[in-house]
Amino acid sequence: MIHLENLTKYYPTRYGPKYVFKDLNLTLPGDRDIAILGENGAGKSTLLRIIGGIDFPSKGKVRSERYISWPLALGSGYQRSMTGRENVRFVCRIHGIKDTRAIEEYVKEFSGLGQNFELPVAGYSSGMRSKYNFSVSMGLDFDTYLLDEIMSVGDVSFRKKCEEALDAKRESANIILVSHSMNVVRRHCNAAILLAYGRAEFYESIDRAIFRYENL
Ligand SMILES: Nc1ncnc2c1ncn2[C@@H]1O[C@H](COP(=O)(O)OP(=O)(O)OP(=O)(O)O)[C@@H](O)[C@H]1O
Repeated sequence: MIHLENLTKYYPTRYGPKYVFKDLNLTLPGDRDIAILGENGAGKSTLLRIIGGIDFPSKGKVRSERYISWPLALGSGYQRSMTGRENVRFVCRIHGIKDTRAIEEYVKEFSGLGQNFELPVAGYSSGMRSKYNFSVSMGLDFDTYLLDEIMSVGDVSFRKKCEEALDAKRESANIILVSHSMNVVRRHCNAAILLAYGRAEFYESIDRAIFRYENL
């Protein structure tokens, strides 16, 4: 289960606080693949980042016993001056993994970065960085993977490799997915959160959620 408790996010602006969402209280079952639906600016990516622990709520908290990834195409607090390899060790240490060798080699091979893996990530192009980010998250075994329009990572062949790796992970893990494509959502998810007007509703049925979303 993932519990969202009084989850509130706002940004201070010159006109006062701009609320993205306010006092969300939801329990997300751990055995479902969940889409986050909502119009542009509804707060989908913000909610995903907060669930993944790379952004903070203004109030409230996320409570879970599950091992949750960060949103896959994004980084997980990499140190730009450190190499790809050093950052893998760093991320592993944060996640309590002591023997990092196999994960380092997996990330190097999967990302296809070659010698760049031994160079600082500050020098990576945006495409290289997203490949690297995705590869690091595939190197770790999470219970829940967070995906923000993930299928846009890299070129066609890399994307195919990502999909295969993710399919393999999903045999023992679940996903929470943000996507504007209802085809993608239908294919990958069997439940949904609909974000609208600063509130959130959980739907056991993906078809009902899509119907509600399309009729907002
Ligand atoms: N630094 C910031 N200052 C003020 N408002 C912000 C800031 N960052 C994000 N926002 C606002 O937070 C809201 C939610 O943004 P978010 O990216 O989570 O939406 P989204 O549902 O993922 O949108 P999209 O579908 O367009 O990607 C938006 O209204 C956005 O303008």
